[in-house]
Amino acid sequence: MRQAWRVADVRSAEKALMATVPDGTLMQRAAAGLARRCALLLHESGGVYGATVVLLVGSGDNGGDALLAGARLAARGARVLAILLRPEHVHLAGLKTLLDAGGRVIEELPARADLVMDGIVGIGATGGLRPPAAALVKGLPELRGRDGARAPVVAVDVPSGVTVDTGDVPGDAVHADITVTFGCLKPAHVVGPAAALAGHVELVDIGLGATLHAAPAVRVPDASDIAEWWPRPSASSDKYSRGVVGVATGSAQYPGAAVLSVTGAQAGPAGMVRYAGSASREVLRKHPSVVAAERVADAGRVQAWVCGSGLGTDDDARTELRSVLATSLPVLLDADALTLLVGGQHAADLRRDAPLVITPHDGEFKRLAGEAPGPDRMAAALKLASWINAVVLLKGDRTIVATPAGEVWANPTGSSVLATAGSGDVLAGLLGSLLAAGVPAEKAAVMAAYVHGLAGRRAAEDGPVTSADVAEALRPVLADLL
Ligand SMILES: NC(=O)C1=CN([C@@H]2O[C@H](COP(=O)(O)OP(=O)(O)OC[C@H]3O[C@@H](n4cnc5c(N)ncnc54)[C@H](OP(=O)(O)O)[C@@H]3O)[C@@H](O)[C@H]2O)[C@@H](O)CC1
Ligand SMILES: Nc1ncnc2c1ncn2[C@@H]1O[C@H](COP(=O)(O)OP(=O)(O)O)[C@@H](O)[C@H]1O
Repeated sequence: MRQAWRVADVRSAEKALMATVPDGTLMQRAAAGLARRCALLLHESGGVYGATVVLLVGSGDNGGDALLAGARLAARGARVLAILLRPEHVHLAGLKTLLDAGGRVIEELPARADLVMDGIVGIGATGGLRPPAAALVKGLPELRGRDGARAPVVAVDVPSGVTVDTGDVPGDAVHADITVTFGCLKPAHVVGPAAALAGHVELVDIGLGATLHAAPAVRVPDASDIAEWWPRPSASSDKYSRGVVGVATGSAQYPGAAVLSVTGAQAGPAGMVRYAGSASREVLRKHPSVVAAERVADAGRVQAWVCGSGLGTDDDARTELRSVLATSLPVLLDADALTLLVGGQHAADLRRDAPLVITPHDGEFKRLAGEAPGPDRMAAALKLASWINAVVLLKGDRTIVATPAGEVWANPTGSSVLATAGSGDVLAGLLGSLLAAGVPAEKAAVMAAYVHGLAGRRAAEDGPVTSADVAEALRPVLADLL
């Protein structure tokens, strides 16, 4: 599991650490790690000696890091050229070190470069990039190196132009190949559109762990977490003890939603899937092991319900939703169930003690919360989670899971191939199966998003992806993971 901290917490930890080490120590540690990573990258295109390295240098310590790292590369024979965005505010010690090592200051992007270091702005950034910086950044994709390839961009701490605490990207921003960050990850490395701009993120240890005691702003699961948390049957398990998931999805009009959500549920750890709804024929044709009924009330015992995808919004659908919410079981609501909630008729039902998970996309979120998630998706998801006392899985490229207790997770496995009709139904089924198997709601949401994302990637290996392909890919992905 990785974790990311907010700027204010990073600042306090940095301050506490600085009080224990000589002046400049942290910047030197940062610069050493940064230079090391840049040197490795330069080796791919012919080595450090003779390489042209361009530094984009802003007015804070982020620019200072770039200057100090540039000096180390200059000392190893690189031709290091620094563009100072505000020469009157440059990090003076850093500039002197660079010049002493043989680096030079230039006014605009050169004709060729083998590596660009983005030290325009780091965790001290406010607002979008200012026009001079934005203009520079626009020219980066054109830069070619000695091997004719596009010059790789290494961002110092964060790609400039992103909002560090939220992962929002309000305007022009650097698109990095690698981001070398210091001490700990920040939210922009793992959530929102900023995460995609950070490229491969590498963490340089500067000793911050000793003073960083605040709770992380966001956690990111990895494969070993999912494998550790995934329920496995034991020798004494039977189909009931593994959990029975009830799936109340689909309708005569949308039978496919039922098939997709049941396929998602079948891939999960529960021992049995019960289907309640009017698409039993289609469900049973695909999954003979499913036990089907017309209504939730007649479905028999289950340990968790999935309700919503393709259910419709008529009176029958309303009845089914009410039946599901009236149980004392964990419930996952998606799609039409969320639309039905918005009318307010079910607000009272929502005050339930048993766990509730909702899985809105942005449109559903807006209808539920009364406003779009906006630029701070973590804060938006947290607010809704606390308001309705549910785990909120806010879908997107970096799907977010937020809990009423104030914890946030970001899913790292998303893939835009998942943006295909019905893939959310598959996710809902899988998540429901985890709930039925007794996994706590927060973990179930994190695990389902992770595996669903991997399934999208796996399916894409064979060409264009439909949601049925995502559902089919769940089992091979789990076979690799577990
Ligand atoms: N944390 C740690 O442990 C360590 C941190 N370290 C490093 O320090 C970095 C933080 O340095 P920092 O505090 O000096 O802030 P930083 O981001 O360089 O610049 C802020 C200045 O930029 C400007 N500016 C603001 N917004 C802007 C915009 N949108 N577009 C353009 N310009 C903008 C504004 O200055 P102005 O131009 O207004 O005078 C503002 O004052 C951190 O990211 C890491 O690299 C490591 O060295 C060691 C350990
Ligand atoms: N651009 C994107 N990048 C990555 N994942 C995406 C993107 N757009 C959507 N997704 C994912 O695709 C799925 C779509 O779900 P949803 O919108 O409910 O579709 P449907 O209702 O058709 O099943 C979600 O898991 C979401 O996180």
